[in-house]
Amino acid sequence: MLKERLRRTVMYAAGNNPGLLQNAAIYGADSVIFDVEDSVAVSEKDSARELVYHALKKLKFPCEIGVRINHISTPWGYDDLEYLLPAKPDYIRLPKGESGEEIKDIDNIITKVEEQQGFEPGSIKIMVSIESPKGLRNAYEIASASPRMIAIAIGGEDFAASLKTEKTKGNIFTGGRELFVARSMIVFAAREAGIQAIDSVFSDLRDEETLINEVMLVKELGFDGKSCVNPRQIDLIHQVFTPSEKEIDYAQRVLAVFEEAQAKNSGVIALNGKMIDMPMVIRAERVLANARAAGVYQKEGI
Ligand SMILES: CC(C)(COP(=O)(O)OP(=O)(O)OC[C@H]1O[C@@H](n2cnc3c(N)ncnc32)[C@H](O)[C@@H]1OP(=O)(O)O)[C@@H](O)C(=O)NCCC(=O)NCCSC(=O)C[C@@](O)(CC(=O)O)C(=O)O
Ligand SMILES: [Mg+2]
Repeated sequence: MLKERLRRTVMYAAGNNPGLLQNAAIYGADSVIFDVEDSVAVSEKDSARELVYHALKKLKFPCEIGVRINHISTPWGYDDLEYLLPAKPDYIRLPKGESGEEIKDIDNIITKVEEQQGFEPGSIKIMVSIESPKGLRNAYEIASASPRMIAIAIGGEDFAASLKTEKTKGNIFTGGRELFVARSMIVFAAREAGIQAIDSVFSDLRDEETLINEVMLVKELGFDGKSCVNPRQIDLIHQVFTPSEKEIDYAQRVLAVFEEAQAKNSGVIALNGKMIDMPMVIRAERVLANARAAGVYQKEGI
């Protein structure tokens, strides 16, 4: 069984657009974020907050729904929490996270609201976007600041802006070099804290080929999923993060030969001329758990 919920795609919907809020969850994303931060103009912050509150209270959704609040250092952050937590989002996405203290502060506020509202303690989770060098330096502190933490993400556009460069497109050879170190460090912090790592959005909706290359790169780096901005990006991202038939077949064979080896009291065996030992077994188990969670593999055990 996969310990965490599958989050191959985490799709944003602007909080001031009622049509997007109503439909965002029907396109098959694993997770959806109603945004009251950067997709909402300052003049619309109050009305977006109200729309998101009513959407959460009145609509039923087929996937988990998070809310991206404004940072708590802005004039709107604490009001976002006070107004939106009673509508019980599945999680709060804090943008531009920079320290563990911020997460502890938010955790305490959530705890009080859960008590007041009679929600199950610990049921509202936290996901944090790292969007600056300071946030990156404190990535592990942030990732481990609360048992509510489910994932850290990179906000690539803001991160590149804070480096005084731009987010380029493509893989490590053709672009995307400016985020390479930050992406890896975010995966390291997430893994050390035992939570998920989510990559940034890809803004060019027409360029499907480069999107797929970018998803292949971040999957290789260890990310569990990717933020996105448009329904037509969902299947392309899922295609890369969902184990293929070939990967499933190989994982099954790895587990089968390893079982054989263990029956012979050995911790190592060859499959098609390649050594198979414990790290390959762990990877194979993860491939099958992901495949089961994605609904493309039903068998329990091997
Ligand atoms: C980009 C565009 C305007 C294009 O619109 P278009 O209308 O041209 O798109 P079309 O494809 O024509 O739409 C076809 C049909 O799908 C519907 N539809 C489209 N998008 C939908 C959606 N998201 N949810 C539900 N429904 C959707 C649409 O309503 C239509 O429905 P219908 O009319 O019924 O046919 C639109 O997608 C959109 O607004 N995206 C969300 C933008 C957003 O939230 N940005 C903030 C988060 S990033 C950020 O902040 C950076 C970051 O912080 C990130 C990090 O932290 O990772 C960092 O620093 O990097
Ligand atoms: Mg951002």
